[in-house]
Amino acid sequence: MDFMANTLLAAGASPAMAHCKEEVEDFMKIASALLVNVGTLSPDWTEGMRLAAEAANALGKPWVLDPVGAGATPFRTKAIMSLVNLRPTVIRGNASEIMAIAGAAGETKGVDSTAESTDALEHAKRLAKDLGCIVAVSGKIDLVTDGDRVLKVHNGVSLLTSITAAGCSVTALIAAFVCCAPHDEALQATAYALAVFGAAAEVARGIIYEGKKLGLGQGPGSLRVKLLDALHFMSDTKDTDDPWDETVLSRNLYIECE
Ligand SMILES: Nc1ncnc2c1ncn2[C@@H]1O[C@H](COP(=O)(O)OP(=O)(O)O)[C@@H](O)[C@H]1O
Ligand SMILES: Cc1ncsc1CCOP(=O)(O)O
Ligand SMILES: [Mg+2]
Repeated sequence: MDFMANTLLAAGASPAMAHCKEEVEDFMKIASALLVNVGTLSPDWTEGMRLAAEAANALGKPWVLDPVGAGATPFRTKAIMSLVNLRPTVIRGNASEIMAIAGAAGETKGVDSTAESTDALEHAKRLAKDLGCIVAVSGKIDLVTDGDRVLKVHNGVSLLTSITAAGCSVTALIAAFVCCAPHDEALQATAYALAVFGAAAEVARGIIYEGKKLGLGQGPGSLRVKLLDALHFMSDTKDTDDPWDETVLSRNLYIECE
């Protein structure tokens, strides 16, 4: 939750974390979008998530589901499937999670993926078509589909898999991007969120690498911090004298249409 909220703040959004079933509907009245992340699930939170999703639907506001750990336990999978049936605007998961939601039996080791994003593409397309939503499968290459079109996002660094909540945070960013985009451009907004997050990670890793050359060897902990810095400077480009601007803005967003 900490890293998700900080990612959103760094990108210029205004997060509010809430799970309590007594207040989620009121929060939805003031929110522009909803992110439902089932990370640390409990029966009470499950009820709060359902009420929040129903409120978003009733208000016509976009909502995004992160099916953390789908397939890991029957309790979790059942809770996730009830949320899926409420028809999120976007579902973003890793390959194992998307395959579990699509009913494709696979090995699971919890919240991390045991498969490549490309293994889940056909499942993601079918899921998107059946639900009428956008499905994003993250991994080395992120795949985003509405069932017909497929966008492939090539940004990102493998060190992201060594920090917890990287996936959660990119899903949060998707919610922020989707609510700023026209209703029929959720596919593109999702791909852009993944590309921007990946590009920020590339910048962060570059800075860590420079530090290493100077004898300041750094790993995942530094990536987490520098990633927030990179996102912040990417969103605040007004100060053109800032040396970060050049570094950050020199990153390309690699989005390929299939
Ligand atoms: N091997 C990789 N190379 C580059 N980027 C990656 C790699 N694996 C994951 N990512 C990026 O890390 C972020 C989190 O994705 P992922 O690890 O699939 O999610 P989760 O944390 O939910 O399992 C995404 O932005 C994704 O593009
Ligand atoms: C480790 C862990 N356990 C329950 S939720 C969670 C975080 C998962 O985050 P991500 O899917 O972004 O790695
Ligand atoms: Mg995840």
